[in-house]
Amino acid sequence: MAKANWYPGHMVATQRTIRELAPYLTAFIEIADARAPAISRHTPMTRWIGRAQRILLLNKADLADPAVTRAWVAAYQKQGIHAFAVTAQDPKARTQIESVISRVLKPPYRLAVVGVPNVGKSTLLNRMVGKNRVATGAKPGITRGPQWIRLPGGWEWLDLPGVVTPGHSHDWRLQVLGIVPAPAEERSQLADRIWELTQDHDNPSGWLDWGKRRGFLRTGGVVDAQRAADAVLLAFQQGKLGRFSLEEPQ
Ligand SMILES: Nc1nc2c(ncn2[C@@H]2O[C@H](COP(=O)(O)OP(=O)(O)OP(=O)(O)O)[C@@H](O)[C@H]2O)c(=O)[nH]1
Repeated sequence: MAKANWYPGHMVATQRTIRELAPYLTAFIEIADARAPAISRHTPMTRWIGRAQRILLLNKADLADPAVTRAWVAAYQKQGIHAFAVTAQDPKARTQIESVISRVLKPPYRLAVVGVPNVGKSTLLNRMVGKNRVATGAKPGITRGPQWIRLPGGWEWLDLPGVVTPGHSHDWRLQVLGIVPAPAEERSQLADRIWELTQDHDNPSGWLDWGKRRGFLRTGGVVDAQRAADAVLLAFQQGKLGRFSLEEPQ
């Protein structure tokens, strides 16, 4: 995705782009993280999209609790939002998404992918365009420069910059999901939360032993808490600790 910026000027520019694009587009394809589908949406952006058509894709469904994701999809559908759970990393996602789009919308399909950083916009675009033309990465804001991608059959995809809701940027869930950077001094606390959620309520610091067993040690055989905490965060982000949702519909 195009590089995410954090300053207000960028927000204004994105807002202007979205408003200018809206009449030309068939729909916005809004991507959220299935593990936290409300907080990972960009609230101002949902307003900028306004009355333009939108399809909300809850991506990384492979990492979320399937029952909770079903509840989210049902809750959004009930609000009249076309919401679907997807796993952009799965090769079958392309057929699934094309079928969803053609069920909801009429051609021509001029679509812009929008969403906060790291929710899988580039992965999804790559899946849809069939070639690795958009750089992806685990760090928020990895790619630069918006671009149109035109495909046979009248499909046009636009890659827009990642944006984030500044008001939520300290939310631990966004940090755990890699949507905003986790400050170094808070990573042990985040590891505690992850451990409590995924492994052991009675011993939230159990990740220190886990890290020790994995060889994250300092001189003298003491566990390197910083490296162990980083490893826990990464393991959670990659689904290695299991499938968990961080938010449930009200
Ligand atoms: N498990 C899983 N991982 C995914 C999925 N989609 C994307 N990812 C991973 O999530 C990370 C971020 O994906 P990107 O496609 O770079 O996300 P983005 O929204 O374009 O990110 P920005 O460039 O920061 O805006 C990468 O490590 C992807 O491999 C998915 O459906 N499942």
